[in-house]
This record gives sequence, structure tokens and C-alpha cells, in this order.
Amino acid sequence: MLSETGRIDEGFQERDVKMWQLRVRHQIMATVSLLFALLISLEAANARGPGLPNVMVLATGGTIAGSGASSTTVVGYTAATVGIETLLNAVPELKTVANVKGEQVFQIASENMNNDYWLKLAKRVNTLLAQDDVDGIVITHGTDTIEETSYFLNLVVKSRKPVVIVGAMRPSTAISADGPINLFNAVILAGSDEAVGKGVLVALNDQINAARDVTKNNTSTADTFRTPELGFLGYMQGNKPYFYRQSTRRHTADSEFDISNLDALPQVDIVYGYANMNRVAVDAFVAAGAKGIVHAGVGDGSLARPAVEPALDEARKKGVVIVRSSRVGNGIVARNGEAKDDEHDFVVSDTLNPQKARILLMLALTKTTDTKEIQRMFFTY
Ligand SMILES: NC(=O)C[C@H](N)C(=O)O
Repeated sequence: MLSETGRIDEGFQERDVKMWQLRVRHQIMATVSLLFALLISLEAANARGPGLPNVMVLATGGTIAGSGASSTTVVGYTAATVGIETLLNAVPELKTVANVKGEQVFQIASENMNNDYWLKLAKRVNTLLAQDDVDGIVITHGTDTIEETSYFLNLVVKSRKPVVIVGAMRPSTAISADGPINLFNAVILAGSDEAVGKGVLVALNDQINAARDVTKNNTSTADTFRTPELGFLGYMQGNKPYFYRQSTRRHTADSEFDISNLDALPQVDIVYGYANMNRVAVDAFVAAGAKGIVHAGVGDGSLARPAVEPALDEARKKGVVIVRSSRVGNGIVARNGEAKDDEHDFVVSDTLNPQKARILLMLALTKTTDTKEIQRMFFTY
């Protein structure tokens, strides 16, 4: 009995131990899978939170921050009325693609852009990009002078991190306002690896353009930004940038221009060429203290003779640097082509349009007045 009971008891004990082992095994497996689930959810949280790029949005005004009298007002609205917080709150989806912070640098319609605003903006961009916690910058801007601000920054930003300028053609209050989608795409682009080292980019209407070559092409339509003939760089599609080309000219981190200690830029003005032209504008700008004049010539940069060329020669003799550009907006202004530049000691703009040539000439004049050096810069940037 005893021995029998003893065997029975031993059997019970063996079964108890096995049950206990089984339970422990189950518990270990449950704990391990719980840990796995925890790790996976932490990963997911990372992808949506701290793992996202840090993008700073600098607001400067423009139509993207404009408001109209009604939802159908798309001309005759007031630009630069809406602040950065409202702009960001209008696109809650931004949180899914970047850690976004906003800052109002100034609030203007971009027709009022000037050298002082550019210096302020460029210094702020350089300060922010030097910080480890900033991966890229978006600048909201009026479209009228986006092509100028972007080229200026392209020459003075000291970083390979992305800088994307964005605007809108319809005010924020309009039906089908283009600002929110343009801003969303710009933030994605500024946080992307693909945009690193590409120079300052202008992104509107699902297209990515290079600052050097982009120009506003239509007074009012949403597809106004173009890089005529040379072509835009790529598309924004499905929350991703797609690049197909890039500018070959020097920019940003490789640029020789430095505005960090500058409070003003040299005076450079543009004289527009037309039939029946006279020398009044050239003389007036020289009298007003211009250090440089960009001549937006007809055709491939032609000068009116005898109406204007002698005035430019006289200006040059007074030390004013003359750059021959073209009002056409496409193509090369060739050295010693429509004028004997070597004889006149003029500089040619290459493919830069007059408003971009003005920017490069201003920056060139911060370094030198030597026209050979300035010509080199026009063939470099
Ligand atoms: N669409 C625009 O943004 C035009 C406006 N005048 C500006 O440049 O500020």
C-alpha cells in the first residue's frame, strides 16, 4: 500500500513538476512576445516622432500668407496677413512627415523685398543650419521675388542642408488655395536626403526648381514657376521628391561669398532695353551712386547705339561695373558678341536674367571691382 501509495504520490509529483515547467515556459514565451510587441511599437513611435527630420519653417509673408474678401477672391487680396502659426495649423499633416517648428522672420508682400530683408533672412538661415537639431529649412515667401531671394540664398548659405522656398498663387482664404499642398511638399523636400547638396530649391505646383534658373513665368496662374529651356529638376509626388537633373553651377557651401559681417550691399540697378531707348536711366542711376548697372538688353544683350552705349562707357570710366544681360529671359549673352566687351570693359551675364545678374553683381562687388574676376564669377555661379 505504502509502496503503492508512494508510487502514486511520486507520479503526482512528476506530473506537478511537468505542469509547473509547462506553465513557466508559457510565461516566458508570453513575456518574450510582450517584449517584442513593445519593441515594435517603440519603433513605430520612433518613425512618427523623434525619427522624423527637424524642419524649420521661416515665414516672410506673400500670398501664401494672404487673405481675400471672400473664398472666390484670387486677385485683389491682401498679401502677408496670416501668421506662421495659422499657416502651420492649416496643414496638420505636417506632423506626419517632419518635426516642424515655425518662426516669423518678417511679414511682407514680396514686391517690398530689399537687401536688408535678404541679409536678415540669410543670417538667420545660416545660424539655424549650423545647429545639429535643424535638418532643413523651408521659407514661405511671396512669389513675385522668389526667384531673386532663392538665388541670393543660393550664393550665401553656408550649408549643404536643404533650403526650400515656397509660395502660393492663391491666398490662404481661396477655394483650392495652393499654399497648403505647396507647404506640405516643401517640408517633405526640406527633410529629405535627396535635397542635400542641391543648392536652394524652389518648390511649388509639384515641381522642384533650381534657384539659379527658376523664374516666375505667368502673372497669376498656379503653374507660374518655370525653368525655361534648361528645365526643372524634378517632381514632388506621393510624399517623395524625384530628382532627374541638377544645376552644375557653384552654390551654397562651395560659394566664395560671405555676408556674415555685412550690413549693406553695394547699389546695383537695372536698365531696361527697348526700341527708341535713351540714356536717361543710365545717367540717373550713376548720379544716384550706382556701383553697378545691369543692362537688360534686347535680343542677345544688344545695346542701342548711339543712344545708350556711350552712357555706359562713361559710367564705366567712373568705375561703375556694367553687366550686359538680356530681357529675353532665355539663352546665353555671349562675351564679345553683340558688343566688344573687351574694349568697353563690360561683363556678360551668361544665362542669368537681369534680376539674378543684379544679385550676383552685388555680391561680386562685395569682394572686388576687377572686371576679369567678376566675369569669372558670372561663368562660375
Ligand atoms: N503670389 C504672390 O505671392 C504675389 C505677392 N504679390 C507677393 O509676392 O507677395
